[in-house]
Amino acid sequence: MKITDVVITPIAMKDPPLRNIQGIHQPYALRSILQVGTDEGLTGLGETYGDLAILSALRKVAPRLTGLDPFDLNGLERIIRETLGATAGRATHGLVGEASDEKTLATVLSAFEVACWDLQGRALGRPVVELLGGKVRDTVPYSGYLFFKPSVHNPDPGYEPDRWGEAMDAEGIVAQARRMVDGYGFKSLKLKGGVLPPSEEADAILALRDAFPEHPLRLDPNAGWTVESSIAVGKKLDGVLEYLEDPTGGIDGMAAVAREVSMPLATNMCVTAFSHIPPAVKVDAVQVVLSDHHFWGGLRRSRELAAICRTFGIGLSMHSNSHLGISLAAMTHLAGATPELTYDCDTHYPYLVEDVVQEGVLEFIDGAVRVPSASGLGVDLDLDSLARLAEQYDKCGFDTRDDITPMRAVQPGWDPVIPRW
Ligand SMILES: O=C([O-])C(=O)C[C@H](O)[C@@H](O)C(=O)[O-]
Ligand SMILES: [Mg+2]
Repeated sequence: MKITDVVITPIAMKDPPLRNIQGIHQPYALRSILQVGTDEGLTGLGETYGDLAILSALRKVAPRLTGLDPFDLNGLERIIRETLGATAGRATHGLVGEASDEKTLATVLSAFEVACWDLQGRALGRPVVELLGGKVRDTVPYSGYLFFKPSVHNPDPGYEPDRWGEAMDAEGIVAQARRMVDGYGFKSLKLKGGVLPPSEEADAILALRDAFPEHPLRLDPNAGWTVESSIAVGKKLDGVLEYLEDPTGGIDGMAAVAREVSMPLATNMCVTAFSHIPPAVKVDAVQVVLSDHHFWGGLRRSRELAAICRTFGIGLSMHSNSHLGISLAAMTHLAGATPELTYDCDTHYPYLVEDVVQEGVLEFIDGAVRVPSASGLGVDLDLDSLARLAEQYDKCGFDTRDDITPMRAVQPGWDPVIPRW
C-alpha cells in the first residue's frame, strides 16, 4: 500500500467561552483534519491543532508523503525530519509548556502517524487498539472537565449560546459538575483553575468534595501560582485532591512544591518532551505525567512515555485540548491499549456541539467511551459537516488560537502574567 494523496482541511468549531490563566477561549476552536489516501482506495484520518504554524508545517510535509507505505512509521518520521529540519518552528500555545522546534515536529509526526495507524487498521480489518497490542480495557474512563466561564462570548459571535451557562464561583462550578455527571456519568472531576484567586479555587474544590464525596478531584491552574501559593493550596486541600496539576511553573518550582504537599503533582506543562524527563526525575518534580499523543509524537511515542513512567514509578494520565471525534477515537484506542494509564483521561468533548465524524460511534456511558471495534480508528468523516466547519474556518476571522485578545475585550488591559498569585 502506498500513499497517493493527502488532503488537509482546517476547520473551526464553535467553542464556549472557557476561562483559563491566559484569558478566555475564542468563539471557535481551530483544528486541522487530515485525509491520507492510498493506492488501495483507503483513506486514513488524522486530527491536530489548527493554528497556522502547524497547518503550514503539515502542508509542507504532505506532498513529500506520496509513495510512502503507511506501515513505515520510521520512514514517516524520516521524511518529516528531512522536510522540516531543525527549524520546524515554535507553534504550540502557552498552556502546554514551552514551544520548541522538536515539539512542532512531534506534533506534525503525530497527526500523520495517527492517519497511518488508521490506514493500517483499515487495510488489515483490525481496530487500532489491536495494532497497539490489544485491549487492556473495553471502555476508557474520562473525567468531567470543569471550567469557570461566563454565559456568553463578548462580542457575541452570533450563534446560540452554549448549554452550560455561567460558572464564575463555587456554586456555578458545582452546578456545572452536576450536569456533567448527570449527562455523561463521569466518575472523576477536574477543575481548570488559574482564574480566581487560589483560595477561592480551593473553596470551589471543597464545595465539589461536599457535593461529590466519591469523585476523585483535580485542580489545574496552568502554572498560575507561585511556589508559596501552591504550597498553601496544597496544604488546604490535603487529602482532598487526587492530584494537583501544574500549580506552579518549571521543574524546580514543581519540585519545591512537591516536597511540601502530600498529594501527587501532575503536569502537562513542565514535562512535555522526552528531554524533560531526566531533570524532572532527578528532583522528583512530578508524580503524574499527562500524556498527549498530539504533541508527544503520536501513539508509538505515547507508549514509550508510558514505559518510561512505569520505569520511574510515575503515574500516567492524559491531557486534552478542544478536539473532535478523530482525536477522541485516537485517544480512546491509545488508552484502551495502555495499562500504565490508570487515571481517567481529560476531554473537552462535552463542550463540542459539532463534529466531523458520524454520530453515534463515540458515546459517553458511565463516563467512559467504548473502544471502537471497527477497522482502524473506527470513525468515518461526515463530509457535509467537514465542508460546513471548513467554511466556518474561512469566515471566523483568525488563524491561530489566542485566549488573550478576547479576554481584553472583557477586561481591558488584561495581562496574562504567570505566576499571577
Ligand atoms: O490541562 C491543561 O493544561 C489544558 O487542558 C490546557 C487547555 O488548553 C485548557 O486550559 C483550555 O482549553 O483552556
Ligand atoms: Mg493541565
